[in-house]
Amino acid sequence: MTKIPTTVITGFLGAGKTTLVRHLLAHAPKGKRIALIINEFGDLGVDKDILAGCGDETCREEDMVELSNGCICCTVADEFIPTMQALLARPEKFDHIVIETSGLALPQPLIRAFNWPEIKAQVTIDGVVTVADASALAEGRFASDEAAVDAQRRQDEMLDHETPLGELFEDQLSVADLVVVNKADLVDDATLDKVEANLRAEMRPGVGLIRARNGHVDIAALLGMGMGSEDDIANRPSHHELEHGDQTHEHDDFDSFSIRIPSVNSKDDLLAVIEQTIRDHDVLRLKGFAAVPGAAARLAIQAVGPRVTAYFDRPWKDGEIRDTALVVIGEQPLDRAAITQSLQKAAALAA
Ligand SMILES: Nc1nc2c(ncn2[C@@H]2O[C@H](COP(=O)(O)OP(=O)(O)OP(=O)(O)O)[C@@H](O)[C@H]2O)c(=O)[nH]1
Repeated sequence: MTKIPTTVITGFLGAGKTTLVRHLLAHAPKGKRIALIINEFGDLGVDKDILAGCGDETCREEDMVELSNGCICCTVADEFIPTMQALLARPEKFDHIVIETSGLALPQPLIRAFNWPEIKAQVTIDGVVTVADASALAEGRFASDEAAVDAQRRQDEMLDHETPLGELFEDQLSVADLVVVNKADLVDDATLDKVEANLRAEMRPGVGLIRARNGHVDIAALLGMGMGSEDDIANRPSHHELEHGDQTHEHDDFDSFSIRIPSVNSKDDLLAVIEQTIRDHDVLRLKGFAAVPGAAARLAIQAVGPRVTAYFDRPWKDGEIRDTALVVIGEQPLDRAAITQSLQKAAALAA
């Protein structure tokens, strides 16, 4: 029996995984049927909503499965394996499976799961693609706080071994069969060279590295790698597993929650409030959708660190509840009450 190739896409919060998946689905050969497993935070389903809205024939909405507990590595037995079994049991056959992990997921347990007898005979990992955010790395966002105030040291220690962020990112890099250095448009060439040199120090020898803007990577490089990565897991060590053992994947270092704002004052107010909240509370990632007064379309909001962007992604549907819902992700301790209070400042004064 030919095994179904599976591409695992990992990479830190906001690096551009969903953007890359979007590109992959849009450019996959016509007639190929792709199943997509999306692992994200909370029940808002932001990534699935963005991808489902694209209407690509290669991946229909019914072929997308969402695992919303934020950490696919913690729920291999309870969620991932049953999800795979259900996909494999469907009467329609898939040509390829794509898994987008959440930005905080450790990829190693997921890769190891491909050796579980429940699925091993039917699927294999085609390749692990790790998306890196060139601008976040250049800004030293994986370095320690101490390094953050020291520009020179920040350049040299983009991947600090001692921070939870640094460790997690190194785990994501060490499993890669291909590293995509995304957001190349946000940094100059000299900085990009520096970022790449730092990344290569953490990658396994021989692994390819591609620069990209908005996840635009040649589809031939993404699909058909034929790596069988699950057979090579011993060569892809995990800091987290080595230090904390196989059994604990609680990700105590990070927290996430969702908030709803019934009605916002204006788009500008909302974005200003979000930006200020992120700065005041060191929020790592914030995303969601907003209803702004006078707009017939939904406002998609994306914030990666202090960089906040927003665009109207589609008209509101008839009967759809028009409100503002955001997912907030950050390092522990995340002061949920204070962050909620701060974001609620965007609520309409009359509300
Ligand atoms: N300037 C620039 N922005 C980008 C690029 N790629 C992605 N983005 C933006 O970065 C933000 C995050 O992109 P996503 O694709 O959602 O990132 P992600 O890795 O899926 O995020 P999580 O799933 O939340 O971890 C969005 O606003 C994207 O439009 C790029 O190459 N250049």
